Amino acid sequence: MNRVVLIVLDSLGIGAMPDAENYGDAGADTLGHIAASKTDFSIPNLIKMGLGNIDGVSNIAKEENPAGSFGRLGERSKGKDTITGHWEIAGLLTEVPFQTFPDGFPKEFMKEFEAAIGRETLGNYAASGTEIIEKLGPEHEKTGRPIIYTSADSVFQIAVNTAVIPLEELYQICETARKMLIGDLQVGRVIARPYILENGKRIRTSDRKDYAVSPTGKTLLDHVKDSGKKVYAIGKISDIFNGQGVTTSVHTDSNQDGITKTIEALRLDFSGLIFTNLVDFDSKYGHRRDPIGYGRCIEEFDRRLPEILEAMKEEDVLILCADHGNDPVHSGWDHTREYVPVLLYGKTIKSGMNLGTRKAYADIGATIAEMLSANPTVIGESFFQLLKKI
Ligand SMILES: O=P(O)(O)O[C@H]1O[C@H](CO)[C@@H](O)[C@H]1O
Ligand SMILES: [Mn+2]
Ligand SMILES: [Mn+2]
Repeated sequence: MNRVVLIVLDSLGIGAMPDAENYGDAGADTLGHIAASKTDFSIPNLIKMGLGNIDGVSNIAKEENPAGSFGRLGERSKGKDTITGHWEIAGLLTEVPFQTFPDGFPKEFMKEFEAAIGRETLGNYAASGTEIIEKLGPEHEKTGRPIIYTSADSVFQIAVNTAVIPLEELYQICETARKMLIGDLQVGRVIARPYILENGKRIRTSDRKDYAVSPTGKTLLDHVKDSGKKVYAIGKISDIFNGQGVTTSVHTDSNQDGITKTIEALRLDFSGLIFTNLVDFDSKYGHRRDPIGYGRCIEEFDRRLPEILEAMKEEDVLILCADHGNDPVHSGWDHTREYVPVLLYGKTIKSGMNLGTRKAYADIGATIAEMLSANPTVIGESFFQLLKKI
């Protein structure tokens, strides 16, 4: 097989995992609760692929003859953040969860950090990104002190108004933080969160940038690259893998842009992996606890699915999945520990195959490695044989 296009619908979980209670997430069901909240929810193309036929999926119609093959995947890693989810999809297990700082970062560290960047800071607690910039924005804009916040994820986030601190300086501040947050303070990601002030409202821009740690071992991306093929990363993917194993990286500013750039990549002629992350589901709706907006965002994706299928070449295989849940009706504003869906479509693989419930997100990476004849991933069991046409 020549090429796989893997699209991560960021945070589109399909129901709580058996251990969800340990994460405070019992009863979570991102897709099921969205479908129940949005009475006119309409996703005919995803239904045609077999989304409603997946084990445990609720409130989505079943298709008699699904065009795709489908399954449900549990997460073997300990965690529910984007990095852990994506690394596992790419065949890497995270056994020790990334360190979180629910009460903020230690005072001594903050002092050293402030000295290093030559500015005092504000915040340093767990918060919703859109709320904290409204709350601390006025003081930040008056004093030039960057806003620091974290969440239930392992993140050190730095929000600034780019009219006060230029984007380039924000990125430098993030690089300083990334270098300093090591050892006991190692976070999964430092994230630049630039915003602008427009008509009295603070709006985050698409110049967000994630500074992740490098993967702890080789991933699917390395194996595909090492086999001489292309790894075409779209959206946050390159940041999530800290560029490791990526041969081309394309920035996006929205889901729509991510879909357009995926279609553009499909039209090019090359072998390898197109790996796209669509983050709006998570950042614009899941964390904002907006089930109707989330539902609309899935509908927008659904409307463009035929365009993606049309752009695929004869031998291309499309795989849709997610990296964790983010149930917009669950308490709080963070991710939820959930199963994720996998949908596969292509002329060279079987349709209508129910892969059942599988133990690891990593089965996706293992399958893709086999499809592309690359070296096998560290963990994960390939289900390619089940999909092979006789
Ligand atoms: O509330 P906002 O700023 O969107 O932040 C969310 O996005 C972060 C990274 O994806 C998560 O850790 C969560 O804090
Ligand atoms: Mn995510
Ligand atoms: Mn998130």
